[in-house]
Amino acid sequence: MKAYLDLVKNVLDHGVKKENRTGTDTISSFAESYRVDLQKGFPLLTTKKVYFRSVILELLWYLRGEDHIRWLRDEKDCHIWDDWADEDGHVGPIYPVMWRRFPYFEREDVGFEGDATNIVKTVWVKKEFDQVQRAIDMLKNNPNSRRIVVSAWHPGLLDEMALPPCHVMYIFNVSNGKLNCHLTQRSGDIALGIPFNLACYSALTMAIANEVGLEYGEFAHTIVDAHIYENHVEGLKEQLTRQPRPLPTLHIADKPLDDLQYEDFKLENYDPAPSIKFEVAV
Ligand SMILES: Nc1nc(=O)c2c([nH]1)NC[C@@H]1CN(c3ccc(C(=O)N[C@@H](CCC(=O)O)C(=O)O)cc3)CN21
Ligand SMILES: O=c1ccn([C@H]2C[C@H](O)[C@@H](COP(=O)(O)O)O2)c(=O)[nH]1
Repeated sequence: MKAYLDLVKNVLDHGVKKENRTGTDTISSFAESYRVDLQKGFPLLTTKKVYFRSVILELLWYLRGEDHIRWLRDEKDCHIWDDWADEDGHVGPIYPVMWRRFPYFEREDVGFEGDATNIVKTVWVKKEFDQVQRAIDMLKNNPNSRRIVVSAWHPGLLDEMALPPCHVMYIFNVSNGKLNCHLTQRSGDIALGIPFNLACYSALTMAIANEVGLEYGEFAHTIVDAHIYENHVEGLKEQLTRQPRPLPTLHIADKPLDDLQYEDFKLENYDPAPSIKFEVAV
């Protein structure tokens, strides 16, 4: 995938050295962006093996709305989020909760029966909002809307989260009967996180396009702090020497989003170069 290799090159060529909370310095570049056409194949890197199973399980986990990783870690034996969870598997109200159960308050006016003064008291009742379902409903009923936004950023809950959301907001956009998705990411680990994020949101966009009856459009990604950890430079330079191969194809079963399981995602013709081991900075 040329778009990814160009991103790696840009960060290596124009990035600056930065210290950060993990103790492993990065080469970092401000506001990198790229886009891929989902009709030209499924954007899973071919210059190294990307663990497709983990990508899809992470997506299905986001859609479950839970504040723990027990399904991902214990039932599905996928360990990419283990380092951020406590012993019970709790990670706090991160993506799954924000996507499916975004907490908010709704106003309720309570009257007092028999009260001659007719005083009405306002109470604020805690509710949960399913942003993904709202996006699907809007794509069905009002596809030209420019307000089809899902946000994972909740300033009041950041301290409860194992990690403040990196992919903070995505917006769906319909043009010419095609579903596009733009993702804004505040912080992106080019070697480890970005290949997962790119494939995860592409699969999400395709699954939602199926459900709402739209063609596949583009996935576009803006990464505000796009960085390469110093211990990832060699592995990425190795990838730059590798020739991209034809992209695989992804077929997703024609089911409502919430019924999808891993077996419903069929990847065909994926023939990547060998995997490259990158250490994750915690
Ligand atoms: N520094 C850092 N980078 C990230 O990409 C990242 C975080 N932290 N914290 C939260 C999540 C967890 N993510 C992760 C964590 C681990 C892998 C990883 O180890 N990937 C390996 C193997 C995957 C597997 O065995 O399934 C890889 O080769 O891609 C990928 C993404 C992405 N995020
Ligand atoms: O989906 C994800 C999740 C995390 N990352 C990376 C980006 C950073 O390297 C770390 C988070 O550290 P912060 O100090 O909170 O920015 O995780 C990613 O690329 N994709």
